[in-house]
Amino acid sequence: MTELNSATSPNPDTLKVALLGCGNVGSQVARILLRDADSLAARTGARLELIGIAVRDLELARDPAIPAALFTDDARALVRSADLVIELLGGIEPARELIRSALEHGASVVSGNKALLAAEGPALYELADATGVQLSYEAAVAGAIPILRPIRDSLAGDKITRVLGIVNGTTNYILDQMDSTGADFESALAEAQRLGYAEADPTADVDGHDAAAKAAILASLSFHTRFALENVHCEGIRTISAADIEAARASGLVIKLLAIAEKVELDGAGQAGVNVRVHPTLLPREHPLASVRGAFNAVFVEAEYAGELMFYGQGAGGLATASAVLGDLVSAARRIVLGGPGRTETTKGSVPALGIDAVQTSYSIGLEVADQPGVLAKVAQIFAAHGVSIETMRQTIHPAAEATGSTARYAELRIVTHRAIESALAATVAQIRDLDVITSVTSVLRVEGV
Ligand SMILES: NC(=O)c1ccc[n+]([C@@H]2O[C@H](COP(=O)([O-])OP(=O)(O)OC[C@H]3O[C@@H](n4cnc5c(N)ncnc54)[C@H](O)[C@@H]3O)[C@@H](O)[C@H]2O)c1
Ligand SMILES: N[C@@H](CCO)C(=O)O
Ligand code: NA
Repeated sequence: MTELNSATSPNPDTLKVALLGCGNVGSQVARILLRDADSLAARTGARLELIGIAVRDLELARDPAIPAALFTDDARALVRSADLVIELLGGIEPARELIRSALEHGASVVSGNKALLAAEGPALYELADATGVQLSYEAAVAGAIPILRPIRDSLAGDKITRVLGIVNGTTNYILDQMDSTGADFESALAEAQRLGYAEADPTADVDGHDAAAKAAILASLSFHTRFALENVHCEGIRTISAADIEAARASGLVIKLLAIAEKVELDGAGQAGVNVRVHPTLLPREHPLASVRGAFNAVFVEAEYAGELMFYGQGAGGLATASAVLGDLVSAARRIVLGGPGRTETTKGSVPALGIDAVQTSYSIGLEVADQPGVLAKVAQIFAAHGVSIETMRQTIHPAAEATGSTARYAELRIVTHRAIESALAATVAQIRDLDVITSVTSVLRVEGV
């Protein structure tokens, strides 16, 4: 291994590629780099020579299609010899330290590590800018789907106003199973784990943290300002019941876990901010995102000039995600071949991050109430007091719940509001909870896309 980067010489014939990690995605990237070397060279203008693959355990049996001589357990030395470094380790350390080392040595970096980029992205982009190299991460959001490059490059002359994304395959699979087969949450999750979509510990998927990391990245590129993970309001799907799914279906809606980044106009002053959030969302069944089934991902973008755009495909899977990694690699390599500095991130704006209280949305509220005169009037009064207008209200009367010894009939109410400020909607629900005639608030879901 030589210490000099070939990228420092003009018009290099060969660029040295270091691969960090040989798991689901890394092993597929290695196979493609070896198998498609000629066609990749033709597209790049230089050969992409895989000089080594950093792994943790050299003794482990590996894919026979990958020459054993490529494996090393010295990731640091490998990084120092490369023109291009592909980080597919996952986690924060040593991924951060190795990426920093690569950027400091003048190597461009491709990563699929959304957790690291959402947490540490700004510092890493600055380092890449300072050393004039590229840091690309298309695989980090919605796997194989080309979404970051279209937002950053193709829409550079437009103004994005809203991004709605299904960016976590596991939760989309669970919600889709609950909707299409009537499965409950636990059995749908078990099936997602059996099929290998969910993480061994599926908390990051189910509680929305994986989608939140992707939302922060999407928002930063869409609104040219760096949004951190702590700017993302995050709710997962654990509380979604079979009854919620059924009620949604009865109203022509479907529940999806959405990552949303949207421009919010602030009243009066003519100023705008951006809200970034992840939560289960009711969508009309005719909305383009409603038809995204199974573990697929899709990102719906609204831009001032382009109008509505939809990007759809596989958000996970080793081979599919490798496609995004290779795309970034060839792009970074071409830039080296052509010369010139790396692409500067355009996320240095200063649009304020707004909390969820400022957004306009509508609520679908499920209530169990006593079946007695005056209940609806009391509920309606609270909506009116908060300036929240009711769009629809459905009532189902249930017989007395004999199992609990109760003799009183009770009613189930489903109320959908018109769009209103979140803070007013939340205050309405809080006050309704305290009403003596309310047995329980069974669900509160936001409705979008109407
Ligand atoms: N799998 C997907 O569908 C998918 C989709 C999009 C993004 N990603 C991202 O791509 C990255 C890789 O994902 P994956 O599914 O291939 O994960 P993986 O767990 O299958 O592979 C990671 C590999 O890195 C190795 N590793 C970890 N620390 C190491 C170290 N210090 N030195 C050497 N090797 C080390 C592990 O042993 C493992 O083999 C992650 O950041 C993930 O979030 C994955
Ligand atoms: N666990 C993630 C993998 C892709 O980032 C998902 O389910 O979408
Ligand atoms: Na992508």
